[in-house]
Amino acid sequence: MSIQILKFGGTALLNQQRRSNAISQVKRALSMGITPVIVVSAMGRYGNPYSTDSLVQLLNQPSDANYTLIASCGEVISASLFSNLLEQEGIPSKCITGLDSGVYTTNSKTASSILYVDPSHIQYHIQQGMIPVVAGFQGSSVYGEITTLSRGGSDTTAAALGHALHAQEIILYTDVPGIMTADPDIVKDAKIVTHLSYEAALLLASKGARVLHPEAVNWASKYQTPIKVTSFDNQTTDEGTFIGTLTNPCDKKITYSLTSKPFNKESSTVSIVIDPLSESVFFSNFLKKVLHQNHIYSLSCTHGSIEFQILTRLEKSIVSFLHEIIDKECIYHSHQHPLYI
Ligand SMILES: Nc1ncnc2c1ncn2[C@@H]1O[C@H](COP(=O)(O)OP(=O)(O)O)[C@@H](O)[C@H]1O
Ligand SMILES: N[C@@H](CC(=O)OP(=O)(O)O)C(=O)O
Repeated sequence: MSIQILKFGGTALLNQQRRSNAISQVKRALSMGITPVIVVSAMGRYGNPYSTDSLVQLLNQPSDANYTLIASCGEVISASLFSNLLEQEGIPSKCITGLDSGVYTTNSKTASSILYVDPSHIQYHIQQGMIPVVAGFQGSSVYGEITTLSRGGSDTTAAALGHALHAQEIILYTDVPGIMTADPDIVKDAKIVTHLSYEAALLLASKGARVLHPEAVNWASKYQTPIKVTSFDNQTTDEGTFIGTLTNPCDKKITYSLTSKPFNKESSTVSIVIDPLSESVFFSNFLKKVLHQNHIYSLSCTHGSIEFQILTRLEKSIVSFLHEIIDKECIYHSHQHPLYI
């Protein structure tokens, strides 16, 4: 049996049109003889009624227990609605919460970590001919209490289930075409990165790119399960970013992506992540030269990333500026060196 984990993020479930796109993606998998296991996030973002942020804002100075319970509700609503949509299309399905998904976590209430997954309950429903729709971002403590993962943790649920069910692939459906050379919210002409090694994806996610959770990369890399990050409206799964073991030399093209995250109250860390499996030494030396010519001096330069610490109010403009100069140099050199993207 060929299992694919299809994870739909909050952005991919934002409205009726997107939810119907998501149902089409499930049908596409079924038509290819794949057994899909669905993982859903809470629908939408702050302001949308059932999003995680909207739900937690209902409480005033909540205790950990109250925060966890309300934070878990968005995914439960989503799982039940998604399962109902499948049933309306004549696709038998079973919605599953963190209490019965077999996802066991630590008990740190607001940001638990997955310890292990017992896939037997999900497997039982698959054997009964049901499509499991699992509420992401949650699990159960060993005492049987509901727990929630760190924010963005539905990616981790998807990857941990992928690992436990020996899935052939984990597909993360979101509102961008894939992992880009920078957050497209900041850099409008950011380009798609077609291939990334687990190492680079982990670096990028840990250094702030919210499109992917670092823990998800860790789970996927345990059995080398490939991850695809793609848009909810892509027609085929060929589009998007492939994260996995790079075997084809063409996949090892020089790959970079810019990201940033808060360092303290006033400052942020901006990172240029360069895939350590591509021609990274050559590229980072070249980048350092270009940055130097532009009077930009890095804070630290480690294997796979160059970092700067800057005032938070300058974050977006610095990311845009760095992207512009790196992109310009890459385009210029791509005519001379086939490894440039
Ligand atoms: N390098 C990047 N490539 C693509 N998207 C990025 C990147 N860095 C940050 N993002 C942001 O991540 C968002 C998708 O992640 P998220 O909001 O968690 O979506 P979802 O709800 O689908 O999980 C995009 O809308 C984009 O603004
Ligand atoms: N709903 C949770 C979990 C999650 O992963 O959401 P999303 O897939 O939309 O980033 C959050 O907002 O943190």
